[in-house]
Amino acid sequence: MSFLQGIAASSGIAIAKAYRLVEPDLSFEKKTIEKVDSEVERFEAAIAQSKSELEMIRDNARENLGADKAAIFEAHLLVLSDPELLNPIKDKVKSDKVNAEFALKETADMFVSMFESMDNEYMRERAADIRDVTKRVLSHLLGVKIVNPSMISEEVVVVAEDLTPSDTAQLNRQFVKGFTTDIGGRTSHSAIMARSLEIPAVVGTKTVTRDIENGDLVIVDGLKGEVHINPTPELVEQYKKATEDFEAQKAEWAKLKNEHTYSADGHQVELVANIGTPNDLEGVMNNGGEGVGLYRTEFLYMGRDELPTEEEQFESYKAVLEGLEGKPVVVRTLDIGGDKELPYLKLPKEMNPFLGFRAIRLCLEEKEIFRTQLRALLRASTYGNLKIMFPMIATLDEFRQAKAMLEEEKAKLQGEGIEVSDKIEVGIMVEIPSTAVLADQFAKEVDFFSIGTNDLIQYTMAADRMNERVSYLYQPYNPSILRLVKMVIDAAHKEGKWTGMCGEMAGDETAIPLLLGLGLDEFSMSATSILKARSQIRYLNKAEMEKLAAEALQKSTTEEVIEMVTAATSKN
Ligand SMILES: C=C(OP(=O)(O)O)C(=O)O
Ligand SMILES: [Mg+2]
Repeated sequence: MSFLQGIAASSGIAIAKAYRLVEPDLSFEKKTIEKVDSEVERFEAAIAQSKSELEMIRDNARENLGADKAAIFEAHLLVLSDPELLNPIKDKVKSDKVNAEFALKETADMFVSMFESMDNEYMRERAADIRDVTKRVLSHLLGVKIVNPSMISEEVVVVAEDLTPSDTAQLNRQFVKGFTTDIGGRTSHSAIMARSLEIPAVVGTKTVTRDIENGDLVIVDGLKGEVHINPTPELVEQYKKATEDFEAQKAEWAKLKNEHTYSADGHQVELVANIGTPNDLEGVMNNGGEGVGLYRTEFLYMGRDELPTEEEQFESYKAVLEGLEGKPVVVRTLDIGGDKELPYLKLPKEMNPFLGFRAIRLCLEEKEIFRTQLRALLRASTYGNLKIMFPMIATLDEFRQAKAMLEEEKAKLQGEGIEVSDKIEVGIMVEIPSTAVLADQFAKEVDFFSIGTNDLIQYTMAADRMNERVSYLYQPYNPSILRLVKMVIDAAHKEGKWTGMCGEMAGDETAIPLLLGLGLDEFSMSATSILKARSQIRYLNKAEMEKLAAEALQKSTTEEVIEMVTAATSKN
């Protein structure tokens, strides 16, 4: 038995066999082949195996994830039937007397670079398909297994170096009981998605892929951030008991599902949810969300081959607005970049993607992408209580440009006789220090702020939110962060505006007393954190928390703040 300490990314406990989701080794050597006909047969067999595997994956994806997610595998199947690709490979084996692996790779690489250099979106997408399919056929030639998260069909704990948001989206909750990774932090997007899928997760263990073999029994303790490998039967029993206790605790919290959120001395705040797709609505309702404080629309654009159309977006926004039945829904416009990539946009690789061409910066330049989203949002606005929020705003000019484009699209739609709500509030994420510092100026022009601490902390501390080696610098309770939060809340209140927080800090047990004391109006968090937070706030006295927060602002280190909050709140 062994043990690893990582970062608790999604609460709950999972006990199951390990399933390693790791990149396969597809290296090979060039060989001279005498029996070319049997080499061609070996190649054809690998194509046939790849086809039947892809058909299975496609059917599975169609059933569990929907037709749009399955379409990509359809495209892969087409590539596998294309004589223009297959014939040159077979010819090469015969004429050059080389092994099928070599002929495949050489020919595929030639097509990939040809298609990639074309000024044609469709052909560039085909290049990506060929690259994927080549990997699959190679794996069959080499007898190496390629794993696919959507194919998991028994109860497992997934073990991976990292999981991309689209890998995470393919995990089936029924079978994936938990996951654990080498890298990542609490605010990496795979961790955020794990929380919305309610899959217990421990990330940033550094070595889990080295320490766990397929089939090992694993305990993922998403409450403490611990991973136990091949535990003793006694430890398994202890964990089964802890799981029962956790379930009992959740049942207790569930009693607050239909309540509003008041502090012990009667101050009301709003507890709302962060969502990524309309599928998350059920979780918001089941967990007593009073609305949506952050709809991360970029997930609509991910895990597919091309941009979603205005109509597709309209349907998603409408579904969320209708599903929330008049409760507020803050929709954030496209925030692509950082760890959220869109391969089909073919953006150049950057040295510092978190500081690069992303979010509103991209939208203000790729105007058609942005305008399409704005139109879809405006058209959906009559179906509920919509608020629009722009991400990664660094300057007032960016906000003004984005708002002007919104106004232009609104006027155009109205000119076409399409109804648009006239009550849409327009706000910004405050996640860049320049904006927090200048919040008093922004507050004159925006309708609301939502503090994005996931990024605000990484930019203030200059510590990558994805990098577990600098995670000690990722300090939500650092007095510098608390002072920025205070500046933003005070600036908004001075102008009669409200401030929310949609970074993970808003649902953090140690941060909540301080945020209540600082006067935060809206707390937006993973849906699964809402009931616990509501239960906590009911025992907190706002007037006392104001004093606590004032004291925290005068501290000099994170540790001092944590100590003070723990001492003050442990009597509750
Ligand atoms: C909520 C935030 O946005 P995201 O996590 O999507 O960057 C944030 O930065 O705090
Ligand atoms: Mg952000």
